[in-house]
Amino acid sequence: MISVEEALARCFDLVAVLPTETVALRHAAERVMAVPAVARRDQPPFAASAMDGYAVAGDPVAGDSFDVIGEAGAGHAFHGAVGAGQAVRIFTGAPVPQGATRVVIQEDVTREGARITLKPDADTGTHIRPKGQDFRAGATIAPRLLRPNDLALLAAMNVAEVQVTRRPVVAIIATGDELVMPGEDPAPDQIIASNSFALAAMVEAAGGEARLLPIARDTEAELFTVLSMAGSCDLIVTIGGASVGDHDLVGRVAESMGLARAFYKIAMRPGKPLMAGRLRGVPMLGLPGNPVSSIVCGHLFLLPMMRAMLGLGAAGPEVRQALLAEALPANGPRAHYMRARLSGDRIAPFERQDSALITILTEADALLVRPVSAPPAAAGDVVDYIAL
Ligand SMILES: Nc1nc2c(c(=O)[nH]1)N[C@H]1C(S)=C(S)[C@@H](COP(=O)(O)OP(=O)(O)OC[C@H]3O[C@@H](n4cnc5c(N)ncnc54)[C@H](O)[C@@H]3O)O[C@H]1N2
Ligand code: MOO
Repeated sequence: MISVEEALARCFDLVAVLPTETVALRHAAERVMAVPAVARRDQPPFAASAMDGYAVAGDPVAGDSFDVIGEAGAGHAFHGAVGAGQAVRIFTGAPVPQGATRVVIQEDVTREGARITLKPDADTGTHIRPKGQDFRAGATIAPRLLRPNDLALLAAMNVAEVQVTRRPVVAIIATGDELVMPGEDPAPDQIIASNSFALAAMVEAAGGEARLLPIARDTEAELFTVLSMAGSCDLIVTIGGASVGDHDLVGRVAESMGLARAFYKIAMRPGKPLMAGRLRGVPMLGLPGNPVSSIVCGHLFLLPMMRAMLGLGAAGPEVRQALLAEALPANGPRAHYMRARLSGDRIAPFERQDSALITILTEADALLVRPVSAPPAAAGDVVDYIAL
């Protein structure tokens, strides 16, 4: 059995950054921008008024009067210059007319007809946003996962289309004679396929496209057929049939189809029978069937592989620290990812850790990580965890 770290490194070796595609800015949210975007203009493209008031020249003082000679609005420049003793009525966002050095806010003047007079104690700020104060033409935004604020910046830069990494298409294949889909009528010895729904949602939340393929029954022929349907995907994820039982056929069938195995079995709990490799050119991750095992392996391996394919780098899940709420015994030869709950800076593992308990998983907000052969831990000890 190899370590979790070694297994993850081999998973990263199986994947490569996907090619890019061009999308309209409107559809770029949560996509990974693959190449730097370049500002096509200054922002603001002109010195702009930050307030509603009057643009004046020089350094006026209380009691000074000006003739209002015109108006500048947002989108409507005043085409002329402001000289001594002159003012231009101006509104927020309007270009500051030539010659003006300051915008006096309208609250600070009295106006009679076309003449304004500066009140005592007027605000002395210029209320002018210099040209290019936000960014200059040619400024670049580095590749990143695009959040809503990034879209505003790209739009302001007049970037209408973005080059993003293609979404990884992930085939999800549940296997087993015992499985039926939610809403179907299970026989007494059957259960409902559940893991696939969590994994598909995880794939989609991470920026991929999940394809739920038909459940493969426990025959070599059916597994062959369903695995063959996944040939055009970027990643094949199977669920179940990974262990040592007579009906655990995934590895055998995949190998008969030419699977180049990267590893099988890791020192991890839950998730020991995890398998990975390359099947006819497509990276493949064989998850154990137990619901918690498959979903935990989804967090530890599937999502990092997807992030690597999206160009977000080859890194495992972020590991954080908390204080153990209660003592724990020594750990055995497999790293234990315990379902746990955080409360302030404390973390408490659930008492029941059976990898079939979906209810506990839904109550957990963290995986408490107990390393291989960790000695007993006391309440208050610092431990690692992965947020769920
Ligand atoms: N003799 C041994 N038996 C087992 C070992 C072992 O080392 N020696 N390992 C155990 C561990 S650990 C795990 S994990 C499981 C993994 O087995 P498989 O990957 O072969 O999974 P299955 O046997 O197909 O299923 C296990 C369990 O999960 C249920 N299942 C499967 N798929 C789904 C699904 N899509 N949705 C919901 N539930 C699913 C299935 O019905 C079984 O109950 O093996 C242990 N055995
Ligand atoms: O390793 Mo299995 O995934 O513990 O239940």
